[in-house]
Amino acid sequence: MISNQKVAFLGAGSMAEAMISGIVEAELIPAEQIIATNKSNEERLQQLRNKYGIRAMKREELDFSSVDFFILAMKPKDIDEALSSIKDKVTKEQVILSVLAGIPTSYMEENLNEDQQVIRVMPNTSSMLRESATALSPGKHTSMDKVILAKKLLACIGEVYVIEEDKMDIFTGIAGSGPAYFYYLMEHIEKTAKEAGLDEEIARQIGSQTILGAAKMMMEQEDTPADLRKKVTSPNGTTAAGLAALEKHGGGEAISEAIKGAAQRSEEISANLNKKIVTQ
Ligand SMILES: NC(=O)C1=CN([C@@H]2O[C@H](COP(=O)(O)OP(=O)(O)OC[C@H]3O[C@@H](n4cnc5c(N)ncnc54)[C@H](OP(=O)(O)O)[C@@H]3O)[C@@H](O)[C@H]2O)C=CC1
Ligand SMILES: O=C(O)[C@@H]1CCC=N1
Repeated sequence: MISNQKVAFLGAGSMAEAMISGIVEAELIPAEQIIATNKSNEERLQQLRNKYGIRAMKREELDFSSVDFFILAMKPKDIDEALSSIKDKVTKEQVILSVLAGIPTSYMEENLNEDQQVIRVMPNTSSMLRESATALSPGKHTSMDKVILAKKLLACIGEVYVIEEDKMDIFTGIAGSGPAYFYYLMEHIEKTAKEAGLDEEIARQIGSQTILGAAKMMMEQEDTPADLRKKVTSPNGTTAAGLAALEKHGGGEAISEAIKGAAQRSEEISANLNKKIVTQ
């Protein structure tokens, strides 16, 4: 049952906070059963206690034996130190979830105890509002009942997709990094609006509602994105002119290259692990 699970975050940064926010808001797990830890930043820990009512402590103060799910949320460059620091403190009955981009379940299994249950997870910061698109890929020792519990835990932060681990890189490119592409789009909408004399705040409201509406149309209507686009595009109208400019300036290619670039970076992080190259 998810409500009696104790969850400890190893890492208390942006991603950890977004997940904590969604899990606390879901009210399936009491806040006192959620623990955030980091290496040294007490101010950050106090901020999380005050904001979410969770427990927060330096990682050396954590009672590892009381935890059911550990969520690794440090940077990929810190993975080796993190795995070595927990290896002798976790048991194979406990589950290690990792949200670290590019870190395969096999790498965690190789660097933890035999038969350790691990799950690779890729959420995004929309977890803050329980609107994440989150992928999970279980390791080879993870039991089905733990996968089911992990799915229930991650359902607190949004939609959950169980995928083959070889699709995790492209998932990261689309959904893990994806929110940033839309924020980038909005930055340019606001810039263009300002140049046309429209207040940036109004532009943000208009642009956000337009993106939200389009997203809901794609989620709730049967039409494909191409069909929905054609329904907007009157012959020789404003949209046709806008789309022609997008094509002329490489808009479609830019989006594809952004996703592929992020996915390739995820692959590179994995590849560098075995070469022990510290990259970020
Ligand atoms: N940001 C995002 O949108 C997403 C991020 N991710 C992944 O989440 C991870 C964290 O990203 P983000 O939150 O942006 O990074 P941050 O730098 O914001 O947070 C990293 C945190 O990890 C802590 N830390 C480092 N090493 C350890 C350790 N061994 N034990 C405990 N805590 C540790 C740091 O604490 P201290 O300050 O004390 O060093 C810090 O609180 C990354 O691996 C990233 O790939 C995944 C999906 C989306
Ligand atoms: O930029 C990063 O590496 C992290 C992982 C996915 C989103 N943010």
